[in-house]
Amino acid sequence: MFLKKAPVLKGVFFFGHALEFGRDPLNFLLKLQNNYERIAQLRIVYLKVYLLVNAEDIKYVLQENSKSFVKGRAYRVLGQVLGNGILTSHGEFWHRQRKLAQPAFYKQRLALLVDIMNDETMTLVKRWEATLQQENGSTTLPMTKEMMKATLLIVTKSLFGTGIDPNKIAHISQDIDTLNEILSMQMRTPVRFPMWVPTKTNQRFKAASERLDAVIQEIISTRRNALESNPEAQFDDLLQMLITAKDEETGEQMTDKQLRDEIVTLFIAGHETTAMAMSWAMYLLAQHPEIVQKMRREAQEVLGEHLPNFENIRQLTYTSQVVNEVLRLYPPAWAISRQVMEDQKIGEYLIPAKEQVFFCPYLLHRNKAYWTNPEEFNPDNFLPERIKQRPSYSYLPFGGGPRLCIGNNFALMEMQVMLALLVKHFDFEKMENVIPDPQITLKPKGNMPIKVSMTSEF
Ligand code: HEM
Repeated sequence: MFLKKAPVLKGVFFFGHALEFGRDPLNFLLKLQNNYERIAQLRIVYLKVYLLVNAEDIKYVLQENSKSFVKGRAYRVLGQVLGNGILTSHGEFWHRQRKLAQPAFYKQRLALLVDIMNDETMTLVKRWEATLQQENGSTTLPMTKEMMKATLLIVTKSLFGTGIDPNKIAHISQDIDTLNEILSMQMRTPVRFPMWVPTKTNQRFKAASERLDAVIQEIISTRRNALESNPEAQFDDLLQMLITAKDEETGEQMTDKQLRDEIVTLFIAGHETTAMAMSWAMYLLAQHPEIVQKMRREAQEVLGEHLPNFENIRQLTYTSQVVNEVLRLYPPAWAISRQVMEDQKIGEYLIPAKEQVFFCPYLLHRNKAYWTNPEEFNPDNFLPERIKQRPSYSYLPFGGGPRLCIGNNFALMEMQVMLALLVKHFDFEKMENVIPDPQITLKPKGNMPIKVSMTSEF
């Protein structure tokens, strides 16, 4: 069959679409989605990429033909920090690592983590209450920072147990920010100095990576030593599961390097995404007191005066709809890419070997073919009967197919716990318009100031 070339958008000499894309990626891509029905080809300097618009084509790439579409350039950039962990690896190696790590995310394991989520959220509630008392009942908080602090502590305790010194972790949070910022820059610019050139950026990158590695290595060796001196010792955390996990066929365990890569992957993938989702949730709720009220009633009915347990998570159905709707409008993983191994076809179009395809959950979730009034914040979009009416791959905050996010249930549970407890105590008010800043994750521009006050309901 004769295959057509994907439609090409006219770009400028040398740069292609780099400048327009760089200036305002989301609006540039929205424009493409509105003008091209299925696929559009663009060029960032020498890099050709193909944007996929249709849920069916995305399903083909992520699920039906996932072996032919592997993780490409973006993941090689991330690999400089994450190494060869579950997010960045592929083939047999990925399959083995995923199998080893998967049990750590089974429902019965997650049930044990609800208490950590409760504790950290209640610490946040107490801290906010103390500030409100000092400031006559209301205060404006930089929501992104608040949420980063809370999700960092939750992922730290879930991964490494409660014995870890939170200050040590808070200390590397700045380094993680630096690494994120530099990787994000590298993703957008295909031309850059190699790491061995001592530019200022490369030096900052190296220093931050070394500090991150030192802390992670110390955590791993402290645990290995504790287990050596007392093999019966029980640590109920993900680190323990990963250290003791054995390949069913070979009985092999992870080396220190593999452990390091998986721990750094889970640590980084596991908190910034959730922190951004929680910040956007606060931003949307601050504009919709009627939705907050509905959530509060549900929290009161399901929880009464208790903290949530695992069973309650299933019962907080409206809160779950709110979480899904937040992830629709502001999916932290706003773009997902793959590289084709050999020539591939998408419908009647050819994607030549080695090229990159990508799709944007941010666009897909606003595509009028799948959503009515896509810009409106409407948790009813996730009523069971509405979900049934949409194609399955029209909503992908956690990706899909075999590479579906391993932490999806962890994140959903964390957001439900945090939101249920926060709306029980506080009201929120938007202080300024915030626009999204698509870095590696979909961040808000600025710190997202939100006015918080004690609720007078109940
Ligand atoms: C709201 C929060 C989160 C969002 C939006 C999110 C999103 C995603 C997405 C879209 C992918 C697929 C990437 C691709 O196909 O290229 C992914 C993969 C992954 N996520 Fe998440 N994630 C979240 C939370 C978490 C948490 C809490 C953890 C761990 C504690 C985690 C760990 C991972 C890992 C290890 C992978 C790689 C899975 C694989 O390739 O087999 N994520 N995530």
